[in-house]
Order: sequence, then structure tokens, then C-alpha cells
Amino acid sequence: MDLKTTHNSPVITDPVPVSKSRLSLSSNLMPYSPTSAGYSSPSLYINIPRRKPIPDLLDNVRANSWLDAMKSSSPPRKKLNKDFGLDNESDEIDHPYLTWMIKYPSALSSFEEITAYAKGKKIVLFMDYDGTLSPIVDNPDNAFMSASMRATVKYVAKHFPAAIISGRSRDKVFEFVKLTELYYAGSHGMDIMGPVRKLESIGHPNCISLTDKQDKEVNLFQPASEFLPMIDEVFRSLVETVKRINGATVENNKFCVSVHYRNVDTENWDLVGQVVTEIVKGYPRLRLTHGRKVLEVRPVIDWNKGKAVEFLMDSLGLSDCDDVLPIYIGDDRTDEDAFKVLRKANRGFGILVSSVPKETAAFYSLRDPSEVMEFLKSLGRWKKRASLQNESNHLTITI
Ligand SMILES: O=P(O)(O)OC[C@H]1O[C@H](O[C@H]2O[C@H](CO)[C@@H](O)[C@H](O)[C@H]2O)[C@H](O)[C@@H](O)[C@@H]1O
Repeated sequence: MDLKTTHNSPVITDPVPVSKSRLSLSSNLMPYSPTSAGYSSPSLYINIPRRKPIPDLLDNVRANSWLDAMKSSSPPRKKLNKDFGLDNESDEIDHPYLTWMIKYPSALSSFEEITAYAKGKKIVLFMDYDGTLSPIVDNPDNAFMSASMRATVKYVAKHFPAAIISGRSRDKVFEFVKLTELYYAGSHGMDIMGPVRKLESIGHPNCISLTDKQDKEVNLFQPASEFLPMIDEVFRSLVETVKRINGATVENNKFCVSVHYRNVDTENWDLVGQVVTEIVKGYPRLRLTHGRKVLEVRPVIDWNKGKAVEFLMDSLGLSDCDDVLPIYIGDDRTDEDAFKVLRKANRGFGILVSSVPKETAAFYSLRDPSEVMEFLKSLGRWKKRASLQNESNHLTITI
């Protein structure tokens, strides 16, 4: 991974989304839709038999209109069942999910396979926050992490280098997580506080060394710093404009802005899309993407959660090591960039957190944050046992 070459000019134009012609939006206003490039790599380092992909229902729905795109960001289970031709109201037999899990097996039931592969390797853990470590809730300010999840994350961070990569501002995600043992990347990776490495090796003017609140030397990397005034301006106009729409809220995530429509009546979702689109049109260097009932305004730069993973791996001095296994756990479309990076490099893997079938570049799945917690606990216990075993082997040899 050569950071020198990738960091030189982060400002690029947006990749052209597949369904451009079907949406009457200018190029910086396209819904975020990870392409399927790289999804079907046959050279998986973990050999899991894959079936033919199920039709990408969500992508088809998404292509139809902006409103459909907003609706598809969190489809109710009943609708999915109907679309798959199932008439059952019950959650007990979730055929579409079970079919999907053949392609994306549970990381819990595949735990032995995962640890067999991880044996002798250094695991590096990357975690998204909302929907992964904390459940999705109506009010973004109340997306608290449970005490048991915090304890679990602290426990795994004792055993592996660990980082949180969130769409939230870095400060806000730290306020939720409150663990100094981790590295944090906010604003979808556009604000990274990571371990110190020589600046020459990072090679980017937007990277500085400083001492954090715990007196630890860190590197701060903010590739979109020039966009701050623009983002602030857009944030203020969005607040002013969407306050007319009942339930819509705007969140300042420092290098990006989120417009939440989770609490807006469905009949007004189109209006939210329209007003936000209208404002962003005035900023050709910004683009609009969407996540789980949220529209996100972000700078048009060649930077995302995948690049943040590469940056952190490099900062940790682990990019060129063969005995490293990065694992990324996330639930949102923006996490797909990280899944793709791992899949492409053929080194680690993504775990998608989802209780509904979704096309993804991840290898494994987990249903919800409670399963994420279970998985993390198992990983920590496994590592602890392996370390104890190593120690006792060492003792036996030296005695
Ligand atoms: O990358 P993430 O850590 O997953 O952040 C993505 C967005 O997460 C938050 O919004 C989502 O979670 C909220 C709380 O559960 C929910 O109310 C909202 O509908 C979801 O979209 C956060 O508020 C956004 O700013 C992040 O971009």
C-alpha cells in the first residue's frame, strides 16, 4: 500500500454512478451506490463456497428515483419478504435472510474458520459505530453504546490494535465510546487520529503530529481541511431550510453534514430530498450520498472509509506485513469502501451487520450489534487462550 502516491491529491471528481441516466440529478448529487466491482473476486483467501448472487433488490429499487432511494435505505422486513414472493408475516422463518446467509455466512457460526485463518496472524480490528456498536435509534444524539458493549470493545482493544471509523465527527464518536485504547476516524475517515509514524512516511501536508488529551503523541490527518468553511456554510443553510420540515434534523459532522429524515413523515421524504439537493447544487465541490435514513453532504475528495483503513494500517506499520489480518465490521453503505479495500487486497475481510439481505463486499455477516458484541467477545477469549497456550509452550521449552 503506497500512501505517498495515494495521498498526493485527494481532490478528484466523483465516480459516475451506474444509474446516472435514470436520476435527474447533477453529478455531485448522486445517491451513494458502491459499484459491484471487486465483489466477485474468485481468489478468496478463505475458501467459502459461494452461490450465485441473489438479485440486488435494493439496488434495483434505488435506481428508480430519489424518493425510492431514500426509502430503500432501511426497508421494512415485510416489504422484503413480499418482494421475494413470501407471504409470511412471521419472523420465525426468514427465507430471504437464510438464502442470503449462504453467501454471507454468520461470523459467529464461521468462528472456527475465521480463527483457523487468523492463527499466527496479528488481527487488526476496524469498527463502525452507529448500527454496529450501538443500535439504530430515532434520535442520533441518543445512540448510546451499552456498558457491556463498551467493556467488550475495551477487552478486544487489549488484545488487538483497534480503531473506530465513523460518519460522525471524531469528537462525537469519542464522546459515545469514551475509550482511550482505540484510534478514531471521524467524518467517514476524513478526520483521523492515529498512531505516530514519521511524517515523511505519511507524506501528506494535511497530516500533523501532536499530543492528545492523554498526553499521547499522535498523528492527526484531515485531508479535507480546506472544506471546513464550506461545510459550515452548508450546515447553516441546511439548518435554516429543513427546519420547515417536521422531523428533519441536521447534524454537523465536521467534514460532512447529515440530514436525518428518519422522523419525517414518508410523504415529506421527497421534499427533504428536493431541498437538500437544491442547496448542494450550489456547491460543485460537494456531493450528496445517503445512508440509513440520512442524506450526507460531503466533499468531493478521493477519500473514504477504505482509504482510512489503508492509512491506519500504514500508520500502524502493518501495511506490508503478510502476517496481519484486518477485520472491518460495519453496517452502512459507506462501510462498503472499507470492505472493498480488504477484499481487493485479499488480506482481511469485512463483516456486514444487517438483519436484511443486502449486496455487499463483506465476506461474513452479523445480524445486529448484540451479535457484534458476541463476536468481539469470542475473538478476545480466543486470543487470550492462544496467548496463554503460547506462554505455557514457551515455559515447557525453557524448563
Ligand atoms: O459511520 P457510522 O458511525 O455508522 O455513522 C453513520 C451515520 O450514523 C448516524 O446516523 C444513523 O444512526 C442514527 C442513530 O441510531 C439514526 O437515528 C440515523 O437514522 C442513522 O442514519 C449519525 O447520526 C450520522 O451523522 C452518521 O453519518
